Amino acid sequence: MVTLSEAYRDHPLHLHHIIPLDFSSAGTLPETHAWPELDDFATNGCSNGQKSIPVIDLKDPNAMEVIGIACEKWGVFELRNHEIPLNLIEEVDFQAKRFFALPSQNKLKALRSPGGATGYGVARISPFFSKYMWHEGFTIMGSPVDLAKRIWPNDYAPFCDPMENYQKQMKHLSEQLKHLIFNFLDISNEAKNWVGSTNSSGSGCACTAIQLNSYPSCPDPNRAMGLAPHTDTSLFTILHQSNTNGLQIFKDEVGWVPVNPDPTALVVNTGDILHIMSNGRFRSVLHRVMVNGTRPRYSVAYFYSPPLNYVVSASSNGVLKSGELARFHSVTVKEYIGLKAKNLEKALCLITI
Ligand SMILES: O=C(O)CCC(=O)C(=O)O
Ligand SMILES: [Fe+2]
Repeated sequence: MVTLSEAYRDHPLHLHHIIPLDFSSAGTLPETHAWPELDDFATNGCSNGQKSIPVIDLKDPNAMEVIGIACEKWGVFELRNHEIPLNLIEEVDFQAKRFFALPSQNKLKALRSPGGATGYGVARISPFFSKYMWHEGFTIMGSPVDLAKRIWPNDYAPFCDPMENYQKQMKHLSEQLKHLIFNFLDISNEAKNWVGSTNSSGSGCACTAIQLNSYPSCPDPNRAMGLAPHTDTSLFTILHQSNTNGLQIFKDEVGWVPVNPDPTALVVNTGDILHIMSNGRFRSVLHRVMVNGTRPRYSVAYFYSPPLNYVVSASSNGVLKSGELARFHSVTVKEYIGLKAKNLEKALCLITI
């Protein structure tokens, strides 16, 4: 099976694009982390009119329709009644905070390797920006045991068990959402099951990852950036944000819109692979994270994508209406991840027909 680590192995990073700042000892904002010319909304934090993202109840009998419309108009929605146990979400949050609270030299024991995909490090988008972000992350794919053992050699289960359980629950929820979204788009059953993505028989397993994000409180928040504007590579992302503001999405003709946290809800956003599979109808949503001067912020992102050797293509999945042409060249998930790792937001343009 092709693994995500393989997809990243061809794009190794320099260590200065992996090792986060030791935020606990940073009394002032270093120039390396000071962003010039942040827009007014970033620095004043004012709310942009009354705009807020759609809120959807997964048990709504019209869930398919309202989710489809939300993806098309916003690329993001808040999901309620998602059935992920709140005590599991709280435990994952607690374990994430416990990890990020460790002294820097302990966290570095789980540092992501230059060609690796998992472990502790700065955001993968970091090399595309001249300034560093006020952020540290921890990426998990499958079992986190090997990484966690480096930090807690004899006591890794309290960290690993909830992370593994969360991945199982998120996978189940993602499959439900995939069915609703693909039904809305009239995408075929073959595509729903990623048929064609395995070497032998049957269909391959989705490619998934958890990203724990930490944005420490910042000595000069008006000049710092938590996570620079980006789109996710995934089909879609399911995000849990604890109770601190900071996430914003970009909406055409409106500008940056805050996504206010509700710790009992989840936020779902569209990614590039859904953009390609829907032939541009569900555009991947641009988003960013701002930091603040008093409270650290934490979030847990779950990225859900087709198997790495799945061919992403609008021409063969039933999405095109009669006479409509595919707007993107077909690519495997692995190829697209490679394009994104090398070109960031230009990746979609590079496969545009
Ligand atoms: O922290 C957040 O709210 C967003 C995180 C995010 O965009 C990401 O991990 O890709
Ligand atoms: Fe993101």
